[in-house]
Amino acid sequence: MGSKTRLLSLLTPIQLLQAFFCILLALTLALHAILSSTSTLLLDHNIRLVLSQHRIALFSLLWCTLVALLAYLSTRPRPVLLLDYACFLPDKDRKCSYETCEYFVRRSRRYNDVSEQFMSGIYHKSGLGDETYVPSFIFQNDYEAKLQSALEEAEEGMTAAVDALLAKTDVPASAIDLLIATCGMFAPCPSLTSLLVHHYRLPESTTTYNLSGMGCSSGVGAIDLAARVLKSSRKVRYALVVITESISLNWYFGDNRSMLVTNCIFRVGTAAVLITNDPAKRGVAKMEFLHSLRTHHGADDASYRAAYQEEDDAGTVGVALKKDLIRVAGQGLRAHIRLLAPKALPWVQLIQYAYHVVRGWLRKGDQKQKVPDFTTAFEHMCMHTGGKAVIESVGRLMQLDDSVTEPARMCLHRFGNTSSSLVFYELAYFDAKGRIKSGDKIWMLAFGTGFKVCSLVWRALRDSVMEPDNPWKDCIHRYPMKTW
Ligand SMILES: CC(C)(COP(=O)(O)OP(=O)(O)OC[C@H]1O[C@@H](n2cnc3c(N)ncnc32)[C@H](O)[C@@H]1OP(=O)(O)O)[C@@H](O)C(=O)NCCC(=O)NCCSC(=O)CC(=O)O
Repeated sequence: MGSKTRLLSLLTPIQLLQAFFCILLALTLALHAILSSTSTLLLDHNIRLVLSQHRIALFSLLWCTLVALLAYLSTRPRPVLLLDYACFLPDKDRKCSYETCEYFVRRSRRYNDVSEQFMSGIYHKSGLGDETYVPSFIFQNDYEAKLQSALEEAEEGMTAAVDALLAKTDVPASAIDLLIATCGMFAPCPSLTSLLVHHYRLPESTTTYNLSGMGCSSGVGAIDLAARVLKSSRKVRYALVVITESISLNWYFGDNRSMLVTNCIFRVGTAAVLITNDPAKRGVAKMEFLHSLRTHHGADDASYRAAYQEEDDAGTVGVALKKDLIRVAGQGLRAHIRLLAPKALPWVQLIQYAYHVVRGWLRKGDQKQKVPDFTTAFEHMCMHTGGKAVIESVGRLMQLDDSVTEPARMCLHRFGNTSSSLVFYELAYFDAKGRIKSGDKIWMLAFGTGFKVCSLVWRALRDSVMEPDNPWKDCIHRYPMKTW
């Protein structure tokens, strides 16, 4: 294939049209420059001559330009705007202090002494505070969760978040064209999207996608999916993304250490996000979607098994968070940011980074490649708060100072690992602190079982403010904590 043909095949139709318009503009400017240098009389004469001699050619050119303009206007990607979001704040009586956890563990009589001590140690080192939320079954006499309590956990969080979101955006449920629900560890039948369609009596035309088993990055992945549909669709106007987790049925009653870690750090949380491609909503939207990146590292055995649902030696099912997860997350993140850098970094940083990459290739022994400074690309970072060790590892790898990881650490302390909704609790932290200014770029970074690393990049369209439904409203004055 010739180089010109190869170049053309690399361009999307939109890019081809953009190139066509650039050439047209350049030709017009050139023509203007030539004509403005000739005298007006001569110009009139020339124009009349051209018009009379090449009438058909000129009409064809005009017609082609009109068709190209119409094609461009009807196929150009639409803006993807985040109208608003809402995070579920469970009732105060669902708060789980260390004492509540310890009491639950003793009362259930399902763990041996060694496991009890192990959980106590992990809980104290986990970075979780005394105000995270657990499912209601923890407080009931029949401590073992049933399907009903898992369904209640999911439905309560999803409907509370969606109600709050629809109320503050003033968008009726019937206007939702696309509904995506995501839940990492619980996949009931009918699906959670069906539950929402039923609850809100959504119209028959609603398109739904239900994502499950995709771990803590599925929220970011779901927004990426919504953005892809919204960018190209003329029919879909509003997309509702509901990001939840239901930990009831995955509470582990056994003595496998890696599975006990899950009990210690996963907590209740849900976020709902309303996205539109209606340009008229730019004035009221919070953020504009800029780009996304999803990388899947599951081809590697260790990455695939780093967070894994399986039976322990006694046949009890649990989700094992292997010790290797931190190494796997670091490895995945390195590969991910290599691909994100060209999309996101400013030129100077990019050139510096490219230089280091090339130098690393040339010196084959130099395996430790420099990590670019992403704080030059984004003003704020919402990093998935998978656990204390995950935050510390990302901070070390990317050489982030404590002020960058502060929202992640505070979020883990206040809400625990709520799975894929966490990045929105972090966004709410920024809003509660009033830190985001119009024009700022925000990077959402999430890790998920599989093992996946997913990024979303947004641009703020207005300054952040604390809204009445912000989940931090009653406690933000206590954060950031001095020690963690
Ligand atoms: C669990 C921790 C809070 C423990 O804190 P520390 O690391 O400071 O403690 P530590 O190293 O002294 O460990 C204390 C004891 O626990 C043991 N230990 C630690 N992690 C373990 C694990 N995953 N499996 C089994 N044992 C483990 C250690 O060997 C040690 O045992 P001994 O005392 O016998 O030597 C931390 O390691 C952590 O945050 N880990 C990351 C949790 C995680 O995987 N999060 C991702 C969730 S998945 C996710 O978010 C994505 C998704 O689900 O999709």
